[in-house]
Formats: sequence, C-alpha cells, structure tokens
Amino acid sequence: MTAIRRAIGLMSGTSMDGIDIALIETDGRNAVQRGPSGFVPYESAFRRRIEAGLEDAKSIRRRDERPGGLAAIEQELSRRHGEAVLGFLSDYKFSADTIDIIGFHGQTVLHRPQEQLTVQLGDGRLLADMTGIPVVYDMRANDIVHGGQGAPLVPVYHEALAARVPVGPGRGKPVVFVNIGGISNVTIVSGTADPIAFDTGPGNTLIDQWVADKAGIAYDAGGMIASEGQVLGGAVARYMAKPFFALKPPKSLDRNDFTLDDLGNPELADGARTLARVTADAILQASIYAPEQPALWVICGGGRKNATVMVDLVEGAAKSGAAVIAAEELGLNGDSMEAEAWAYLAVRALDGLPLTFPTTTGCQVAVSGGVVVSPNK
Ligand SMILES: Nc1ncnc2c1ncn2[C@@H]1O[C@H](COP(=O)(O)OP(=O)(O)OP(=O)(O)O)[C@@H](O)[C@H]1O
Ligand SMILES: CC(=O)N[C@H]1[C@@H]2OC[C@@H](O2)[C@@H](O)[C@@H]1O[C@H](C)C(=O)O
Repeated sequence: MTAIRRAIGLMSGTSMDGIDIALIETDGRNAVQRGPSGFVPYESAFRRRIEAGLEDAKSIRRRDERPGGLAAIEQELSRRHGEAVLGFLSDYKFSADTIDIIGFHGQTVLHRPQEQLTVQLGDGRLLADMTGIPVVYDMRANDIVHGGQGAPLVPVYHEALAARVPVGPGRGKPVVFVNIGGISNVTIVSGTADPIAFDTGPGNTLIDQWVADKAGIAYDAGGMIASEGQVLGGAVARYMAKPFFALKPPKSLDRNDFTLDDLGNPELADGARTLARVTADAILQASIYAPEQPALWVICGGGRKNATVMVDLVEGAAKSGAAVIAAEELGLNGDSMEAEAWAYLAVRALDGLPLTFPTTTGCQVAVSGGVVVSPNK
C-alpha cells in the first residue's frame, strides 16, 4: 500500500486575482480525500504590479532571469503565499508538522513553449522557511526539458477525479473537465487511454480586460453585463479564425496571446456578450479532438460563475446531446480545483510519478518534475 500524504496546494493563476489554497490527503494515485480550501485576494495595486511585471518578463531569454521589478515581485509574491499558508493553518487548526508537503505553482509571467521557455515566479526556499513545511515548486520545467508544452498540468488530477462521475447514460463516453480561468483548458477523459489535454483559448482574461477598460471593474459578475448585450458575429468570426484554433494539440497559451484588438470598439454590453461567446465556442471546439463525442462537460474555474458563458456552453453542447454541469454538481469545488491539483502533483512529484504525458503536453515520454526544498530548521 502506498503512503497517504497530507498536502497543501497553492495556485496564483493567470487572472492574477489572488491565491487559491487547498488541502487534500492523497497517495498521488486514486485515493483523494478533499479537505478545506480558501482564497486570499490580491488588492488591485498588487495585481497591477504583477501586470507591469508581465511587460518586464517579455525580455526574459533564460528562465532564471528577473529583469525590472520581477525580483522584488517574486519575493513579495512568495511572502504572500507564506502568509496565506500560515493563515490557513491557523483557520483550520492544523499544525505545520502535520502537513507533509506544499505544492507551489507561483505566478506565470511568461509562457513561450515554442521557445522552450516558461517562467513562474516563486521562491520555494522562502516558502519552506516561512512555513516550516517542505515545498515542491517549479513543476512545469521538466516537462519543457522533455519536449512538452509545460502546460496544462492539472489533467492527471482531473483523471483521478473522473472516477467520481456517476454511472449514467453517457457512461463509456468521454467526460471533459474544463477550467475557465484567465485562459481555458480542457482534459478529455475517455477512461481507456491517457487523458487528452490542451489549452482551448481565452477564458476570462479578455472579458476582465474589456470591463476594466470600459467600466473600471474587475470582472463581469455573474455575466450580467454580457446578458444585456448582443453577440457580434463578425468579431466572433475574427477570433475563431486565429491560427491557434487550427493547431492540433498539444498546445498551450500565454496570457497575452489573445488581445482585445479583434473585438473592435462596440458598446460595453455587446463586447462582453461577444467575448462570452468566444470563450464558450473555443471550449466546445475541443470536442473535435475527442476520440468520440463527449457526453458530459464539467466546468471548473472562476468563469463558471459567468452565467452568460454557461448558457452558451449548455446550448452549444446540447447540439451534440451532451450535458454541461458545474463541478459542484459532482460534489467537487470548481474554485479550489487547481490548488487541489497542485497538492496532488506535489505528492506525485515526491514519489517520482509522472506529472505529464505525451497526450497532455506533448512531452516525449511521461515525466515527473518539480524541485523539492526542505525548510531550514
Ligand atoms: N462571480 C463571478 N462572476 C463572473 N466571473 C467571475 C466571478 N468570480 C470570478 N470570476 C472570473 O473568474 C476569474 C478567476 O478565475 P480563476 O481563479 O479560476 O482563474 P485563474 O486560476 O487565475 O486562471 P488560470 O486558470 O488561467 O490560471 C476572474 O478573473 C473573473 O473573471
Ligand atoms: C503556463 C501556465 O501557467 N499556464 C496555465 C494557464 O492557466 C490555464 C491554462 O493556462 C493552463 O495551461 C495553465 O494552468 C493550469 C492550472 C494547468 O497547468 O493545468
């Protein structure tokens, strides 16, 4: 029997809205017991600092370079993660010595897989020393070394959770786990082969940028703004004609690969409505790479709270007879999924188990990864 470990996962995603934190107990294989989770938001000033850091990151040629403000942001970001862990331990009354490992994603500031370059800010040593808990970090790098995209990494966790999909009319057909974060990604689980995974296109990033530029707000809460607008077919067609959509998987995106340039300059609500449609269409297009038509789409990530995106997903999937549900309908938590995944990946990394597969990132062979640091006592 393999050891069950208690692990904390930390994710600061491409939306740059804060730190998701989650605890699970797992053997890194099929046994997954989900524990508490939380979220520590960044205030808008820190989010703007990271956004400025994305510009500094554009000059990076080697992944350990930290030009401009990036070195200072990395320290601040890691310190905030340390405080998030200490607050979480205190809230849920766990002592540090009962936690076996932390899986630390850090903050992606540059992702150029075609140049074998992916850069995550995150000082694992600082986090281990602050918390007194061993840390696994930098889990994307080894995949890149082995010819992979370095993303997405969550699929192996989605696969472990797929066992919880209840037996139903669609049993035996693929189930697609969808993460609608800043960027959207999917994992197609058929149950008979390794999962197929890839990034599908913009998630919330463009919607967030649009409502921030036009109305000074962080996101379209509930998709309410979009619900009052009209879909602009020409703009949807411009987005869907982008070369990214014609690429076969594996494929992954940098946050800045899609921009608002193709939207034109419509009214606020029409822009939000159109971008919601683009997000949904890009996700549903993933089915062309499934071995057969999926029966079920399980939606995770902050974008599932945009009811307009969800309406488009439900209506679009219904055309092929598939159902769309939020992760909660399976008793999962769509907000903490990625943080849970980073905890799960950390445990796999400790055991040298693969994090990625040729079908999820395009790596030549299934590979493990991550750097392990123990706290200085
Ligand atoms: N109530 C809400 N209504 C609509 N959208 C929401 C709501 N709450 C959050 N969101 C959207 O979800 C986003 C955050 O999603 P999430 O935390 O899953 O992304 P992320 O993990 O940062 O990104 P990625 O998965 O790409 O790394 C916000 O930027 C916002 O666009
Ligand atoms: C390079 C990077 O940070 N990519 C993220 C991003 O956010 C969503 C999508 O693009 C996905 O590929 C990945 O994150 C998830 C958590 C993953 O690796 O599975």
